[in-house]
Amino acid sequence: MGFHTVTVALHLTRRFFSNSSQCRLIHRMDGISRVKRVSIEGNIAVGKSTFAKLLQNAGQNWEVTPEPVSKWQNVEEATSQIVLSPQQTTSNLLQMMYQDPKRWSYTFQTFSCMSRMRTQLQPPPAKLMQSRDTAVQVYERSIYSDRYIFALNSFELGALNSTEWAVYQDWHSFLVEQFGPKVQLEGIIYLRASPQVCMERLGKRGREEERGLQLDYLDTLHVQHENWLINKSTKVHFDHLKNLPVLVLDAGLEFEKDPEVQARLIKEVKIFFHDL
Ligand SMILES: Nc1ncnc2c1ncn2[C@@H]1O[C@H](COP(=O)(O)OP(=O)(O)OP(=O)(O)O)[C@@H](O)[C@H]1O
Ligand SMILES: Nc1nc(=O)c2ncn([C@H]3C[C@H](O)[C@@H](CO)O3)c2[nH]1
Repeated sequence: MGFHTVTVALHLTRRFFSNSSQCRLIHRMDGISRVKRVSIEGNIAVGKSTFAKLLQNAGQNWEVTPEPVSKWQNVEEATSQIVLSPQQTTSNLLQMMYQDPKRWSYTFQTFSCMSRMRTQLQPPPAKLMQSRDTAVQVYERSIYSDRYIFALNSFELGALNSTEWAVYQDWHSFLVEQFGPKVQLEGIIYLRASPQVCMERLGKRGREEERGLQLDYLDTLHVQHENWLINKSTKVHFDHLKNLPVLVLDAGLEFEKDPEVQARLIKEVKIFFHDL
């Protein structure tokens, strides 16, 4: 059967199979589904971006998409097609959320989740689709950490009230179910380090918006990561998340300038990707 015949067959089959498990079967047969999707998760400043760059340089068949922080720091530019004049001010939603969490957390979570949803819905680059080896699309965080780490934490800390939390969960579940396999992951890399280490790195990085962040906040986020990815005690609402493979890496190691540690980590990642 030629390529064209396969494409036509897939197209026709898609028209007849509309429920999500049938769709997943069909989706797995085309080019997109051969590309594995993995998110890097971890506490603030644990080193996700640093590790992501390491991955990007290590694997020809790996593509890393960074977290869209600059969009959150500059809402108007991220959402409009026109270039703003120098007189027009822009909103830094990240800063607004940290300065007044009760007022801005719900707005922040809608915007962060929407930007992550867009990222996860983008088709993989052609080089990954054409790859013969294990091709992997890596995301820095995901629509799942948006909910099961940050939004949940904000609710537990009182920054989201119960109405906002209920509304967030309702549209989050609806969208994940509607998009189905298109937003599913095949694995997670959890960069794990103590909140104290993250606090030191956060200070070293010196991002303006995070100046007021306290160790207590990183402690709460650490517990959320541990509950979701290690203890598995967080209640998740999507079947595919329940048995998702998780690679736990010791991010407390000073890998940034140590090629030996880097090589060891990359080797672990390669095995993990291969087995997905
Ligand atoms: N393994 C490491 N050892 C020592 N320093 C590190 C390590 N990884 C990252 N750093 C440093 O820690 C700081 C934070 O790293 P990075 O920006 O990669 O964190 P992040 O997890 O992406 O942060 P965020 O949660 O805000 O997205 C940076 O200054 C970086 O140089
Ligand atoms: N409240 C909240 N919800 C999120 O979904 C979320 N995702 C990231 N962040 C914060 C952490 C870093 O300061 C900075 C960059 O990761 O943005 C978030 N904060």
